[in-house]
Amino acid sequence: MKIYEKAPAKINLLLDVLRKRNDGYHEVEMIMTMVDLADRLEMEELPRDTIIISSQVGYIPLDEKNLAFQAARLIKERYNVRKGVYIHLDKKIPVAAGLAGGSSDAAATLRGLNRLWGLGISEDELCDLGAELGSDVPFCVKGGTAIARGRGEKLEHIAHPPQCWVVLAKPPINVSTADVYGKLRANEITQHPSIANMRDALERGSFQDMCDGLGNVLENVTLELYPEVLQLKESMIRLGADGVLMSGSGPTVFGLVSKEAKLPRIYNGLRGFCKEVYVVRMLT
Ligand SMILES: C[C@](O)(CO)[C@H](O)COP(=O)(O)OP(=O)(O)OC[C@H]1O[C@@H](n2ccc(N)nc2=O)[C@H](O)[C@@H]1O
Ligand SMILES: Nc1ncnc2c1ncn2[C@@H]1O[C@H](COP(=O)(O)OP(=O)(O)OP(=O)(O)O)[C@@H](O)[C@H]1O
Repeated sequence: MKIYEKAPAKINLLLDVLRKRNDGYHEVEMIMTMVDLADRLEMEELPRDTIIISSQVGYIPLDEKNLAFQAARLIKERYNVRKGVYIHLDKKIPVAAGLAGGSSDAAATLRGLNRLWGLGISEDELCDLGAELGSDVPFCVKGGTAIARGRGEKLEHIAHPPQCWVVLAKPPINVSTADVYGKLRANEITQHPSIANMRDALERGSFQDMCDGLGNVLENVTLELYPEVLQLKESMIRLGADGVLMSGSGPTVFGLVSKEAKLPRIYNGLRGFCKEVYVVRMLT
């Protein structure tokens, strides 16, 4: 039997860091939501007790470094499953982009294997397993729109953003999340974006207030390391996007756009100097 799972990309409408913790992670407050750009996973049981990963792209690891592999190994060990699985990753989400591609693949693997092997694991338990794999994985297990606290694993679901277009542009650089957090001086952050204002904007369905409330304290670090990300932000604003922000630790920049008629100018303008541009919808 073959089963399929979609693994959508996430964007951070807001990312605030409260402090550095003793365990090396940072205490965060984020508002995350999913967009309609997704990897597609195909899973099939194997007679042998083994995990095999394949993908149509050649630039991701297919061994135990792959987060889908780690998710399958974790669920097998924890629930004592002696069966094997073949997982094909049809990658559509750009890699190392700040869009949680690997985390979403891990989450989709947990959901999929729970179904494939009839394990009856609750969604909350899947989130706990996900937290062992990465800070973004619990959110990717549940999806929706949520405030994430702790190191990202404590979730509170809130109202979805008002429907709009999302233009994603990824410059051709690789950004390490650990490196960006490592260079952040959490105690020197002077401007914290307001979770309360953004939550309120979403509850009222106000597109304008959502755009005005966007904020990500990791931008300061990534923009200093990679000036091309700042250039990309400025271009998106100049081309007419209503709200613009870097997602996660970057380097992807997203632009929120309410009017479809604005899209060709933004898309074509960005494509002039950035190869990876996607126009998608919020996943609500
Ligand atoms: C930047 C975001 O993607 C925003 O959603 C997340 O905060 C990071 O999520 P992630 O990539 O799943 O992160 P993890 O794989 O758990 O951690 C990667 C590295 O980022 C740093 N890290 C991550 C999360 C966090 N709250 N504090 C941190 O300092 C740690 O150095 C860690 O070693
Ligand atoms: N299934 C996977 N898909 C993509 N990359 C993966 C996967 N598994 C492991 N990786 C590795 O993880 C690294 C980060 O990739 P990923 O696309 O998850 O980053 P990201 O979008 O920046 O994540 P986040 O937003 O959670 O920080 C890549 O360099 C890649 O080698």
